[in-house]
Amino acid sequence: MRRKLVIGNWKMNGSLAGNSVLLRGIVDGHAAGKADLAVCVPAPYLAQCQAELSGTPVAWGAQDVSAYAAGAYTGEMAASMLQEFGCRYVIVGHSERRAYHHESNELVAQKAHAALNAGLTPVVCVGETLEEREAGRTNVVVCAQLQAVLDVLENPALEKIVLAYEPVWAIGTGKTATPALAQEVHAALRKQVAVRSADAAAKVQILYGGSMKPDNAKDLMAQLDIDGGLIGGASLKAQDFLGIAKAAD
Ligand SMILES: O=C(CO)COP(=O)(O)O
Repeated sequence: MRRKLVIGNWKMNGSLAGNSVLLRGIVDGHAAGKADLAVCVPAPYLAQCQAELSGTPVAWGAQDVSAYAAGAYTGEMAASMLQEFGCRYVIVGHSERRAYHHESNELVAQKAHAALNAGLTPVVCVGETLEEREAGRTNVVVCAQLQAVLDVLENPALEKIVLAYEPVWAIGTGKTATPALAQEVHAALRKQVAVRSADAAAKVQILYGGSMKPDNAKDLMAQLDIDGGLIGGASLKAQDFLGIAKAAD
């Protein structure tokens, strides 16, 4: 049985003072349940997370990582650096990075590979735009995004990734995918992993992301192949974030 996982993606939000209040709220309100919790924060706040979350049940991570191990890559962060700050997770291939930083499927796959090499769990995001959905290309798009990752990972490593289906049209828009619609894509992704390894397919957690809130989380997470959430806006309020985690119970 896969455990549920709820990860907050803070995106480019936060301040030292505000983070402290939010992290304290999450830790204090956290109740052991069916969901594991993590926050993926802007890189300058990783040391703060390490200081404030060490020894708590809440894990932390980053929102991007370099595909390279070290060297002349100004502005990049190596997976080994994230590891030094206690990160468990790193998001790769978020649609905002694919759109604004022109990240290709192949680069995202290399980033996932670099993360795994350093002992981090990459949270690999896939998702279609509204245009692609309306053109009936959802499965083609998300399967190509996933296939690039499958192509670079060996089987044992594959079991360690987390996938996140985030339809671009649902991100920050208040338009959530219906549970049935999300389930359909999650099932297709799991099936594609199964082509490579039935074992990995059974183990890999596939999160849903896109306007997930406390009031729609339960129905989404009740679906067979939805193993949790990647939460944007609602992860910035402890009550909402915890409410989503509680929906997993
Ligand atoms: O992009 C997301 C998480 O990575 C989802 O963002 P929202 O929850 O704000 O729609």
